[in-house]
Amino acid sequence: MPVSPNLPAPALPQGPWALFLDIDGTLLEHAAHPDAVVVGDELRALLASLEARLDGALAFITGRSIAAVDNLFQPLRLRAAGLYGLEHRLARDGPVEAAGEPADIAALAQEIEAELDNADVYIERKGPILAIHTRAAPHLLRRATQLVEQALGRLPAGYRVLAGNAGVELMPLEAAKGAAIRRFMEESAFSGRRPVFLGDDTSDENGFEVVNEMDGVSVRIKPRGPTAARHALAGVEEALVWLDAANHSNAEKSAGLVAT
Ligand SMILES: O=P(O)(O)OC[C@H]1O[C@H](O[C@H]2O[C@H](CO)[C@@H](O)[C@H](O)[C@H]2O)[C@H](O)[C@@H](O)[C@@H]1O
Repeated sequence: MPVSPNLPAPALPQGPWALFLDIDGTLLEHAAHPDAVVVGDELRALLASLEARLDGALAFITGRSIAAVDNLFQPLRLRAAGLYGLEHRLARDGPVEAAGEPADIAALAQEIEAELDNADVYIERKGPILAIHTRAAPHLLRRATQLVEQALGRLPAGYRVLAGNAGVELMPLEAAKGAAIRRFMEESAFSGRRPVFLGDDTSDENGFEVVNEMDGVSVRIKPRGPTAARHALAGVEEALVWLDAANHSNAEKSAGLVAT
């Protein structure tokens, strides 16, 4: 069911495919605070089943750290790119690889916290990334954005400000979901498959562009404006229904592309 006259819902994948999943706003409904999201057993079971069906070609591509993701989805543990690709876990039971030494932005976080001085603003410290969440205090989003933009000038070169979902994040330039997807596609579990990426946010746009370049399937959840994605689904519930249908589809087998 198309959510916009311009963006159709994605068809169920044909042939071998690989699945890349954003988390917040795609698999999980947004909550007032990052720790307040709820992962149900049904979602864990769906992801585990998809992972088995795809012979491991499934990875989270998220702005959360991999430690935070493991904590949310435990006992389920999947391949993942965390912190927008600054961290990778390429094999499900493998180590987490982190890029470079994080710049110390703790002092900056303290300053911004003091300046905003509002209990409803949550400053999430993610090592090299700082997220300012204003979901519970939307009137402070503009001020928070000004503060991180001013802070840019005092950080080492190579940082940028990204508007998030009800907040703003300060992050290194190399933090990009598209690069993380490319990295996974070089892995044997993924290579030769068609990438499918579901995301809902500004930070997912770069992932959509890369997936489009690879002739993959880009799906924006609940689009609110222009997007590079070629498909859309109306919300989290619709995304989960689509994933469930893809999990039960026999299109790959009937196309004779996957050994039975
Ligand atoms: O790339 P994602 O998996 O979508 O992660 C993006 C950010 O998600 C989290 O923040 C967002 O979700 C929170 C829970 O719904 C919400 O309270 C917040 O307003 C959203 O911005 C997470 O806390 C961030 O670290 C991620 O970067």
